[in-house]
Amino acid sequence: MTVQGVPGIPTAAVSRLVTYLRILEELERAEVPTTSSGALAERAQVSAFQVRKDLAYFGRFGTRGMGYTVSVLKRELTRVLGLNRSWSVVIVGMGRLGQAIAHYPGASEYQFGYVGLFDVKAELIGTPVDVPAQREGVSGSGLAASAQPRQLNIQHIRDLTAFAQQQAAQGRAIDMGFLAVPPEHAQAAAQSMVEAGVKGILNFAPTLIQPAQDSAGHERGLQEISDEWRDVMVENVDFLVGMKRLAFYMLNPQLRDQDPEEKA
Ligand SMILES: NC(=O)c1ccc[n+]([C@@H]2O[C@H](COP(=O)([O-])OP(=O)(O)OC[C@H]3O[C@@H](n4cnc5c(N)ncnc54)[C@H](O)[C@@H]3O)[C@@H](O)[C@H]2O)c1
Repeated sequence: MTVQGVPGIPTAAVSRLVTYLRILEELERAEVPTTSSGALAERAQVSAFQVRKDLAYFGRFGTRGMGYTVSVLKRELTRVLGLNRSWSVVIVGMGRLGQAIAHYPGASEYQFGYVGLFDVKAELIGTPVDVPAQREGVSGSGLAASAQPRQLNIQHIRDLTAFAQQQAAQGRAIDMGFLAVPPEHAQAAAQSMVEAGVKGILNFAPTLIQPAQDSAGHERGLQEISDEWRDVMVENVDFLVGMKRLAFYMLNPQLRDQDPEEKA
């Protein structure tokens, strides 16, 4: 599979960039000034060739024989991954997972800021939830100091479109939504997000999102749907996939493959 819009870049390479960035952050914290493809490879458990190949998709970052300056490569990967800008995020589904995500401070380290929380349960609507502050601006040396933590009141999903319009009018259009509803409601909730103009959905529900119905469950004309869903990106996240893969490889260690690209 390749990255949409940029032919020839495997999505696995993008996942590895995220790993390289995490390693660079660790190196920076340890005040290590320079690194090499070999050192990055060892920590990322891939080959040095793989590291060089992944980085080469996005530009020339190092000096031959000299390796990489940690702060420069970190800054460049942050930019390539789009983490040097702020992203406005809504969470749809404020049950166990939605609440856990909302409280987790990790996302805000990269300027993913929660702007709205949505659910359908009457007892949840209006409930205040503490969310981490969104960090503003990334300097060459790292992230600027964060603002104070904030509280958001959970809103009803039917108010998402009006909320999105309000946000857009203030120049803070909603960029992405985290979908944490039961699988049987995921399609309708995703449709509500798309109707509100959300262009990126991180889907935690163990079901495939298919653009086929409106949020009230009515079948719709193909044209109407394809217009709304044009440019919508859906990423599926499922830790159970990881558990099942782990179980399989623990039972069949000899079948653990090398990444075919790595051999290339
Ligand atoms: N990807 C993962 O690794 C992972 C991990 C845990 C759970 N999950 C999945 O995440 C989802 C949520 O799990 P949970 O344990 O938090 O469930 P939960 O039942 O505790 O919470 C789900 C919430 O979604 C709300 N909801 C239902 N329909 C809605 C709609 N149309 N719009 C807005 N909100 C709506 C419910 O009122 C409820 O508050 C499930 O699909 C679960 O399978 C995924």
